[in-house]
Amino acid sequence: MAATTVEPYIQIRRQLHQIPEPGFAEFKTQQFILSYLSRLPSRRLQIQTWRTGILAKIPGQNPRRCIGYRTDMDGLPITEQSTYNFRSRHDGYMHACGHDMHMAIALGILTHFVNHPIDDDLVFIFQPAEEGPGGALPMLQSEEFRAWKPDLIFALHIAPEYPVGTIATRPGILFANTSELFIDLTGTAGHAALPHRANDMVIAASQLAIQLQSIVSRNIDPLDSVVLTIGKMEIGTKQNVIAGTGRLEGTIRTLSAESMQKVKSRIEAIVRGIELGFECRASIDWGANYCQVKNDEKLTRQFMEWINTRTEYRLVECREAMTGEDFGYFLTEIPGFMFWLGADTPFGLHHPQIEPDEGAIPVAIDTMTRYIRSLSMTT
Ligand SMILES: CC(=O)N[C@@H](CCC[C@H](N)C(=O)O)C(=O)O
Repeated sequence: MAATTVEPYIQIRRQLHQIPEPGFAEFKTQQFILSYLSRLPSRRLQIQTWRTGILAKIPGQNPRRCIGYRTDMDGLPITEQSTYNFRSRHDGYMHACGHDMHMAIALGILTHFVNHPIDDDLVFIFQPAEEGPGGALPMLQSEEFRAWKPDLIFALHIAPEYPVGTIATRPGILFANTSELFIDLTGTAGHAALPHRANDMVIAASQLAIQLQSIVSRNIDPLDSVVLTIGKMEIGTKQNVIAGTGRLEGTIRTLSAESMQKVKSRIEAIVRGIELGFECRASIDWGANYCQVKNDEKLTRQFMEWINTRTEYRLVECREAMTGEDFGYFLTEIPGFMFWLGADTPFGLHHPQIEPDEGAIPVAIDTMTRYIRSLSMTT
């Protein structure tokens, strides 16, 4: 793809990078995309909005089916520490998971097909709230989506660990099942010098965090993969006050629904033990749960073969990742796949210094425009 063609999408990515928003609050992002779409030839494009998301359809010239392409839209509650001169203008929020790249790529693919239509219908899905609480499932169930439900669906995610020009995927499970985890503890606050008259939740929460780590090491088959991470603990107000309440926040990742059930029942048992042992009250909230991302075997194999034989890009058949993605819900009803797109940055996803290589944008636009066109030419 010529540099002049790609430049607008790099600029779009930079503009979107400056306005990261939480899930279901992507108001400016939605307006930005709608405003971009309004400048494209309207006779080639139909638009529906769904909450803060957008569905954009390009009717085909002789449609036999509808091909879907999905991007996520939301940012993360992370304070940006990149070296960019186009850093986030929303304090405490950052596109640290590449959704700005994903949206720019989607607009690049969409614009290509508005200008060069194919036989099949195309629907572009701009989905809110991937990081939470999860936009895919309610969007999939919405009337708006049902009206334009595609027959095939594709998506990508940037991958910091691969060089630009790499496409990594696998047939079957690509990403894990996920469940958020919120545990609230309630004891009795008091004076730091009088611990016998209080019930200290710093000690209870610390014990709980440690005991939870025994689940993966002692209750799960070592050949199965499970992650339980506590990413945040909120306890206490001052160094000489005993904390009467505490909150742990985390996430569970498993490669099977059975392991997820097992982990949850072990968490419940350990939390009951903390209640008894520390004479406190506890409540558990499982937050947002995502099903695994399970790529269609046949389509994914064909895509991998196509990358190898028809493009100059490097294909990696990767292992499963314990990341989650609510794109998995679309794949429960529609055959398709997701792939990793090499974006070569030393900082991982969700890191405040992540700076994905924008060279990944033309790679993705080129790959998906050619791949979708090749699909439309086959029966
Ligand atoms: C690709 C990626 O990083 N996805 C997120 C999905 C969030 C899942 C959910 N909110 C949770 O934290 O359990 C991830 O953290 O893997």
